Amino acid sequence: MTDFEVRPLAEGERREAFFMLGRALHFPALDDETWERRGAGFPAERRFGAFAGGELIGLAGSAATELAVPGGRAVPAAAVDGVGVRADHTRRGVLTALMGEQLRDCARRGEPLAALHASETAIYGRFGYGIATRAKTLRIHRARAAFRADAPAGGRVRLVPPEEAEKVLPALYHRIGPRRPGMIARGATWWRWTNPRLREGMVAVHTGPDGDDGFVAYRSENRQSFTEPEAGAALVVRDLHAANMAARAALWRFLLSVDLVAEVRAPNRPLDEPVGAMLADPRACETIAVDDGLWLRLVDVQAALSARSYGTGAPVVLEVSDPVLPENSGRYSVSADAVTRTDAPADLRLDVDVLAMLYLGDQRVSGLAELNRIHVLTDDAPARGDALFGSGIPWCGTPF
Ligand SMILES: CC(=O)SCCNC(=O)CCNC(=O)[C@H](O)C(C)(C)COP(=O)(O)OP(=O)(O)OC[C@H]1O[C@@H](n2cnc3c(N)ncnc32)[C@H](O)[C@@H]1OP(=O)(O)O
Repeated sequence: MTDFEVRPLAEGERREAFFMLGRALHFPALDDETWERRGAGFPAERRFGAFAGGELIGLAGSAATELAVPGGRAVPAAAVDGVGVRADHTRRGVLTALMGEQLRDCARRGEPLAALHASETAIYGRFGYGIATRAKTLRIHRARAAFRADAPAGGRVRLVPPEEAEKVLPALYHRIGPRRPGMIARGATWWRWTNPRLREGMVAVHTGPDGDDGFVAYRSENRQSFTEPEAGAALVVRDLHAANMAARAALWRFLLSVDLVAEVRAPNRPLDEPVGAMLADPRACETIAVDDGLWLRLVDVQAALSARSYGTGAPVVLEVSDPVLPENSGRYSVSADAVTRTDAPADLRLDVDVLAMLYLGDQRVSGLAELNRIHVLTDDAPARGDALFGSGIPWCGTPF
């Protein structure tokens, strides 16, 4: 029995919703000043609330974006955020109801994909989301981080004040990407939400032969103390995007040249970003974590599968199971030329969350088959699937 209703959030309920979410996510103290600064980045549009006895007890939002998929297309997608249930109403199906409503809303809007960053890995698999990109956290010891003589030099790096960063970065990000599978377009709401945070740190922009082509947003943590005056500062990279390797190298050179800094930490970097390889001592750059990045949901399996490109090779028939959106359940013939619904016998059987793990190329069919996440019905199908689905390493790089 449900004792709550789910409906779209009204404009006048935004502030109450923001504060409820803040408590669910353990944000530091939320006050009027925070709301003044950040409220504009928290629209009511596309947000569903769960209400019990007239009180807001749960929330799930999303924003329209586009997500780059293998082959280079940008596919309409819902960037899901602001999910929380009031602590005195958890484990009673509130999130389940919100997720169902939200996914049906995405389907109505014609968005074949939904994506999110998860607070915990146990939550979203049951709703059909799978880990589709991963990211690494780097820690670089500055005193040991001399660049190799043959590492790209790059052009000029300049620090820009927050007012200029707010103008320059949206256009620059748009120009640089989003091209790599997993990257998303950043709309005006995303920047409205992010700009106040730019003011808490610093932004540097790289200029190459064709103009601005890279940027880094970072903040510094001073770790000096009376007992450890030599501890220095740590620079923490928030956001670094570059159009080419020269710009990337120059931004890293800049970060590693800042005085009084003992280390640079960079969470959420692409798995293939070659920072260590640019250094004379690659061990000066440690990978201290590899985490899940984007969780992806194929809302419309036929449209999503048709939107990406495939490698060459013989077709494969997938039998997909989707209990939350049953209209997706069925068989799909996937080939380099087309994706079609089919009645042909299946080669591989898998759940829709596992399909999400393959979709951007992060996981291989054969690997997931060995883990029993994919049931193999035809012996050579994993190899055929690898040839079709394989692509470069995906990365999102946009927190939301
Ligand atoms: C995209 C983002 O915004 S990520 C942020 C997500 N929000 C948070 O982490 C804030 C703190 N947590 C919460 O607000 C809530 O606990 C939520 C949103 C994670 C879950 O909401 P609930 O209403 O409790 O979920 P609901 O009752 O629908 O649970 C559905 C199932 O998921 C399970 N589940 C839900 N949350 C968790 C969890 N954190 N860990 C493990 N299992 C969970 C439930 O046990 C239930 O399982 P069952 O179907 O086998 O019984």
